Amino acid sequence: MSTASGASSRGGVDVDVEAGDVSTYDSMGKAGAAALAASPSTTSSGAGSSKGLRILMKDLTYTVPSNTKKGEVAYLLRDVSAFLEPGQMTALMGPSGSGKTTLLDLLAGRKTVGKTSGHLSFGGVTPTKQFLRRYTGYVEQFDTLLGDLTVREMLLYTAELKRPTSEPLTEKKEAVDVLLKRLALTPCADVRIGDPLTKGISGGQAKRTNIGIALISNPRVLFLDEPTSGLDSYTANEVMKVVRGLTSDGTTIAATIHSPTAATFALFDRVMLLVRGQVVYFGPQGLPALEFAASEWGPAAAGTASELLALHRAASAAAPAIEAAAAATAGGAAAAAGDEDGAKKKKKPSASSIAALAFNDAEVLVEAVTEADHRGEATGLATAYAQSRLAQDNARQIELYMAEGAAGRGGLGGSKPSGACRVAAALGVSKCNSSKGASTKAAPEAAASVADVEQGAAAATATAGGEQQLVRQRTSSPFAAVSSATTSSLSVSEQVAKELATRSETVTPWFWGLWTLLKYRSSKNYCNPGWLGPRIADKLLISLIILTLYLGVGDNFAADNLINIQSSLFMWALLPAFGAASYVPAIVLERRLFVRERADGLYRVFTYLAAKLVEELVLSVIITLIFSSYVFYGVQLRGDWVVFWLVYFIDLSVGIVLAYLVAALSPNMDVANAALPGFVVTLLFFAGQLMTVDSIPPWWQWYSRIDPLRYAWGALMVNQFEHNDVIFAGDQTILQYYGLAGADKWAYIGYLSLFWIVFATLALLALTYVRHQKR
Ligand SMILES: Nc1ncnc2c1ncn2[C@@H]1O[C@H](COP(=O)(O)OP(=O)(O)OP(=O)(O)O)[C@@H](O)[C@H]1O
Repeated sequence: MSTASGASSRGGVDVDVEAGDVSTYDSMGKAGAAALAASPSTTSSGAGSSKGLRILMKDLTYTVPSNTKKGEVAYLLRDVSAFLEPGQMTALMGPSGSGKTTLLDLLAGRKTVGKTSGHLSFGGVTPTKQFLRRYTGYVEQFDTLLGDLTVREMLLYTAELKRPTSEPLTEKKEAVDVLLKRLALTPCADVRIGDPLTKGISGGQAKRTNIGIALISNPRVLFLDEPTSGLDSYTANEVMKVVRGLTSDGTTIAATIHSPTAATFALFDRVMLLVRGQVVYFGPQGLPALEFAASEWGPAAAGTASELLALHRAASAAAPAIEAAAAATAGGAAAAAGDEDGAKKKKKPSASSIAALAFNDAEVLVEAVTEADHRGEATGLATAYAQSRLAQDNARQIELYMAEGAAGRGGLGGSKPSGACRVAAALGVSKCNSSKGASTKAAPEAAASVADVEQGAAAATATAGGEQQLVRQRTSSPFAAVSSATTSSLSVSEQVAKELATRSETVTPWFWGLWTLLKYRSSKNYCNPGWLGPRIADKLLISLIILTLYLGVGDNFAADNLINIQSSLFMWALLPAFGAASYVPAIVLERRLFVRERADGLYRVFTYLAAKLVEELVLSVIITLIFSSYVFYGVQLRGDWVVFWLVYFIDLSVGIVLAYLVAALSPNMDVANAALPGFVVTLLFFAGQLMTVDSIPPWWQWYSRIDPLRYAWGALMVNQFEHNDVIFAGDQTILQYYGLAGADKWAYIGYLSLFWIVFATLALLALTYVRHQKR
């Protein structure tokens, strides 16, 4: 691919993942988890300890007003009970529309509509929205990146906003380098991300950049929505290997995933299968899942599952033979060609990878439940699961964890578990608690099963090498096995407790956020003709028209010239209001990015708005100084140039915040494009120029008073005529005629500034509270 190869030559790294340089990429992958876990830069992140948190769900139900049956509610999730363990990766699977993304959004606190009931806790505590923003990572299905930044800049920008300000920039850069390497993004690190019109990095690289954004703050919990969508199977597997590597430091990971390859699926510890918002299986992935399907689901689905189980066994049995044959063939061919290195390298395929080619249990599980769903058996499967031993074991486990949480040990156990408990936890039977009193009280049935635990512990000790498959067969439930990673994550530190109680939305203070937004985003905008053009071109054009049309008429107070002077001033006041349209896209077209970055806890709404305003106002000061100079002196207007410039500048600033307000209120560009000019036209009628203020009917007088154009044009008129208030109509001077006699131009400038404050405040409120993206 052009971007990748271009990057290779620039970066000096001979790897092109998209082109499939397996060996180099593999070596990165191996270094990966250890590198990030050990990296001082990452461990010094705001997350403090890198341990994850257990997520507990009990009878989690989520409803929204139905859009198919008016007045009714739709159950998008129904009685979902499960636990996501630290150091484990759980796959959320099921047919399309089964509720996977809904569940992920709910866990990540990203639902903006609907009602939720049931229990949800992180580390035994109900998480605050602020905690979810700051300490969890979420990789959205669709990429939301800043097209003007390079991949490296995008990650550094996020690092500057999501890692503590106390961390030096060099350490943040190191963390970015580690991530770039782990995600095999080094070759394209300095390639511009691009947008649909100007192609930059590839889709796979964009997906990995998104994953990097979620990882840069070393989150305790990582949610991924379809992380492999749009990736080829090789890259998908490599990306998921990197994600899997994070479990080594205890990160809790949940990912929705469609049709993973067998190799990718094997990276997961557990699977939650959902159908129509209901759990039909929650347990280990692989053989146990198939065994469960074959024995527990209704006859039709079980039939399919049984066939698949047989296939799985056949594939597993054939794997060593296939591997031997493959190795012999590949090695032989390479040796025959005199390529000894090649002969060695080609002996790489493992039994599991060859077997994976023959059988993909993820696909067949989803296929089985999809077929069952099409036959209308979704509820039957959910009931079968609910009545199964597995579901009861899971329920007991949840009770136990909840009891731990209630006893104040944060849901991960407060003290070190005994050896037997650790083994039991590793086996997933886990009916053991570091505080038996608490667990017995809350979950008597769990305490009653200690014998099972002891049995499991003894079995595990006997295996001494962690041969869990064998051990599982000897424990009470073959389906509740969990990885041993769980055992190391059994305490909630003070740091975690502090994080869970956090009330602050962002890691960095607002002024840091403001500086970072200006540093990375505004600096790029100032060099972007596509951004500068619409902001300068219209003002340049109209100011040149005013200059050339009214050249030298400003000091001619002859009766027949007064109308020219006052109309040139009116156009000067009007220009920024119409030009405001150029500022709408900055808000509307960036909405998805803004929503994502807000949800990620990168900045507050105030910071975002402040950065936008500073960016616009700095440019506005420069261009208004230039344009107002040649117009004022070219037209030879009277009064103070400073007032002429100041009115133009404040007027333009009012136009900008008005545009932001309209953009924040409008669901899309079409609405904004219609609303803004429509509103501006209404201002024309009441500014006092087309119809004098005195002539405006009493029932419209109020509108005249809240018309910013009236004050902008009024200040310009007073500035021009206060010392030359000549007769204009009858015996009335021009200022008397327009109701401006005795008006104070500085007071008018003050009123104009008030509009800026009001519109800016309303824009802030609209950006904060008006949600167009409902999910
Ligand atoms: N207001 C509503 N009324 C009725 N059904 C709704 C409403 N909102 C969402 N749904 C349904 O909720 C389901 C959950 O969607 P969700 O995106 O969570 O599914 P998914 O499993 O992630 O699907 P996919 O794999 O296709 O992304 C969908 O079937 C959708 O049609």
